[in-house]
Amino acid sequence: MPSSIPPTLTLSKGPSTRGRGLLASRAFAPGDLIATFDDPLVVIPDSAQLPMTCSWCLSSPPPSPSAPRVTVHACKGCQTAAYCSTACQRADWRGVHKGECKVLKRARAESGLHSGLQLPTPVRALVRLLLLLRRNTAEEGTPPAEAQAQAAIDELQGHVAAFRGSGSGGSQRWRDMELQALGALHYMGMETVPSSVAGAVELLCKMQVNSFNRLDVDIGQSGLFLHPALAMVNHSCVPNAFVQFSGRRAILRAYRAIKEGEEVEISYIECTLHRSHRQQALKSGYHFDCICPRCSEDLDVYEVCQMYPHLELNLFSLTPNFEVLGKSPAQEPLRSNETLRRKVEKIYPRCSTALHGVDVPQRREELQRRWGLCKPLRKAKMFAIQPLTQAVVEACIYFGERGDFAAALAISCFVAIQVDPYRSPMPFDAQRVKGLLILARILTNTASGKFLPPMGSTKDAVKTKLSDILAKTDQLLICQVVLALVVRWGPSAHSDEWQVCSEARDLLENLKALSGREKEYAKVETFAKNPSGPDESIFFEAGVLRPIRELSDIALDIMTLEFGS
Ligand SMILES: C[S@@+](CC[C@H](N)C(=O)[O-])C[C@H]1O[C@@H](n2cnc3c(N)ncnc32)[C@H](O)[C@@H]1O
Repeated sequence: MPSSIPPTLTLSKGPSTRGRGLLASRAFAPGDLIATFDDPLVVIPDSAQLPMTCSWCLSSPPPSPSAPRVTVHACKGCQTAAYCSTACQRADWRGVHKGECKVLKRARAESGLHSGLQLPTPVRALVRLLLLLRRNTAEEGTPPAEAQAQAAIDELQGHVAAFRGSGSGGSQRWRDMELQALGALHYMGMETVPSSVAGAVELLCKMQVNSFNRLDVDIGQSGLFLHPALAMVNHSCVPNAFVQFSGRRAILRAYRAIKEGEEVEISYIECTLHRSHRQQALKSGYHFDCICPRCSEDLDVYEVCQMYPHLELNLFSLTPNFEVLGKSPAQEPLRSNETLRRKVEKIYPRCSTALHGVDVPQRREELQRRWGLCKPLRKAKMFAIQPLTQAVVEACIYFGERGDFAAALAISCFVAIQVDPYRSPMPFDAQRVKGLLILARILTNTASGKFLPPMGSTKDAVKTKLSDILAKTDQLLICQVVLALVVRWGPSAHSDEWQVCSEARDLLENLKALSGREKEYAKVETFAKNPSGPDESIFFEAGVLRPIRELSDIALDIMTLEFGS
């Protein structure tokens, strides 16, 4: 039985097609902490992140200049793993780095490359797991906790036969895993006889099915996290819970109310993708066919948003008229428009590559292409449907990188009210909260007035209109309200220690320290305490929502001007 199931959860072993699962031992409200999972079997940064991430506490360079700096130093032995402190280095050494160091050193030496060979993430994870298991069998009187870990690995679902696939050589995926297994065994100096390769491939299958990608797009960090108790949670594309990562810990929270005895379900994948892409990802990575309501009825994000309970939590958000979220802005659901649905299926793969690291002119060219491809979705007003959503988010980044913060602000407002609430109906959704922090960061730039396009000096009516709105808007006031929303919802999105929360708190303090604005700040504080009060609602509507709507309304003109109609 998987070790250390937290008391707030119960392991179900029911005769279900989905195997074991986790049931809530008590009721949870939306945003409640269900459990934390410490001491994972494996937690590592992605290979690409190794040089700048502490291999023990997983700290990495901060996303913003105001966050505390993290400096890491490479291990003198392998020169591959890096640490932010001696304490972290010692802890990892006592863990498995003592053995791993030799393996990484050997990989480096054998590669003959000056910069050394960076073992792929699954190979490093496998090395760590094998070292852990070898240590268990090598040590006499294995400590009970580690013996339990061994037992837990034995019991993990691996879908080995399904990964192997049919045919003599097995599937391409299987052959890749065999190569990864051979690599790990070779660098560990272990035998590569068929039985040990088979054992190592089985571990790779188990890692694929049961580990999490501890992805944090905000700080560009990702990695692998394997915890046998957390691995018991099953999937739904309409999840009632979600997982966040903080250092070596995973945090499981309720997304909506969960009753005592109800199964806790998270989404293993990006659940706003189209059905065929979700199903393919679930089939190839986890070997099951999802029959959740989103899949069985092929609901689009707008329809799913309508069926989520607790939309009223949006009262304290930039979409306080939560009844609007209960209606789709599109004339008909995507599934009823067969032509559009087929077009979307076709364009999605042509728009899905990441634009990180792409320079500004190239980004513009690529966005023009995507904007053109997404025309049918634009016409149908389906901005929360991929790949249009991603194009809009990328457009905001593009204008920010170009230093056109006024345009970035308008698009960020558009995302905050026309896109994010539909794809993430809860105001404490991490993606939404991060979007608000980005909006506040942009406002700190535009509020100074330095970044406004010069009024009247351009023939472009859209830019003049944008300047007009900004000139008559109290941007600092909006910034403070938006930060108050981040501070309110951030802890339920992740934790109190989340970098997004601390940055928002710091920015709020800086704004408070500005003199001459005491009256405005008092109003914001009163509003934050009682958002539905009559005076507070008027203040919110006139001072915040109206200008945000006006900015959002011209975002489309800005994007059309830049990327084509
Ligand atoms: C991380 S494990 C979850 C625990 C698993 N049920 C077990 O008993 O070990 C992932 C596996 O659980 C099963 N699973 C998870 N969610 C499912 C779902 N919604 N429908 C069917 N099977 C599911 C699949 O076999 C999948 O590969």
